[in-house]
Amino acid sequence: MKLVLAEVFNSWQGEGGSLPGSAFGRRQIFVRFAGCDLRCGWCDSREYIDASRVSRWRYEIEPFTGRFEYKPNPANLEDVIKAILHLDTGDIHSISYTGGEPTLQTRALRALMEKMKELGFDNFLETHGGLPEAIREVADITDYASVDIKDESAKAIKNWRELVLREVESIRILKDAGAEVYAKLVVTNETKLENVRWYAELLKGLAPLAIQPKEPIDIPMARLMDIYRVAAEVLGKKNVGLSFQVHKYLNVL
Ligand SMILES: C[S@@+](CC[C@H](N)C(=O)[O-])C[C@H]1O[C@@H](n2cnc3c(N)ncnc32)[C@H](O)[C@@H]1O
Ligand SMILES: Nc1nc2[nH]cc(C(=O)O)c2c(=O)[nH]1
Ligand code: SF4
Ligand SMILES: [Mg+2]
Repeated sequence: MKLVLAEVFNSWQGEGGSLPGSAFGRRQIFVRFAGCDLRCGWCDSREYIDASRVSRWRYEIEPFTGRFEYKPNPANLEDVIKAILHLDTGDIHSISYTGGEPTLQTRALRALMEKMKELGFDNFLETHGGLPEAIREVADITDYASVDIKDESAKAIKNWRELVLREVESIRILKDAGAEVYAKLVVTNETKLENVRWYAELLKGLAPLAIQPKEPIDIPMARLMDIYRVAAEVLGKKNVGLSFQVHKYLNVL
């Protein structure tokens, strides 16, 4: 089994804030897949979104050191498992599958998740959720999922409304399969309150919402609170929270 990967490293989860389903502050081994079908204007992993340009993957040689060695893509599943196990510090909450978009490599993702479960790890899926058919293939072995709702201002795709509906469907599939799921909305200075209200209506009774300002932050804090209030009015006070990309402030991976 082959995978097109970007990197494997050991860090703590820097996103998600304090909502149920979030693994914020938990130690994880991150497996970043190469390749994405969306093009968010603010993507911080854009060097990995064209898989054909990711000729090699890197793996941390000692946990949490940021020291890497490289192997050519596509990666062998066995080599990836070896790299992950070498980073097992004994305090790992879960394995984070991110990207790029991990669900684009559905079969390889499933094979890796199955292997990690067999080895006693929980699976944490970080996804744009735009591919519910792919989500269906991995939902039963997903323990936690952070599913993005792509705001209009991300300009991720032409038909943004349809994307949002697919993301909500993915959340439903994951939840029905028993995963702990939260939705994550990256907001910018251009985010419209009417759109926030729409996302919240779609998520009501389904999943809590983490509101994460785009980094570097340019949205005024008062505006962030307006977005928060609108989401809380619809979803309920306990079902909304802020999320900041704390790893970026602390200069860790
Ligand atoms: C790089 S993405 C990979 C997973 C998947 N493709 C997705 O978008 O959910 C991981 C997370 O980082 C967030 N992210 C990426 N760039 C960001 C930025 N500049 N500011 C804030 N969040 C960002 C995404 O919204 C997503 O929640
Ligand atoms: N520390 C840390 N936390 C993260 N949470 C989500 C990440 C991602 O890029 O998916 C990420 C990441 O790259 N590093
Ligand atoms: S979906 Fe994720 S990986 Fe793809 S462009 Fe958007 S933030 Fe980047
Ligand atoms: Mg990141």
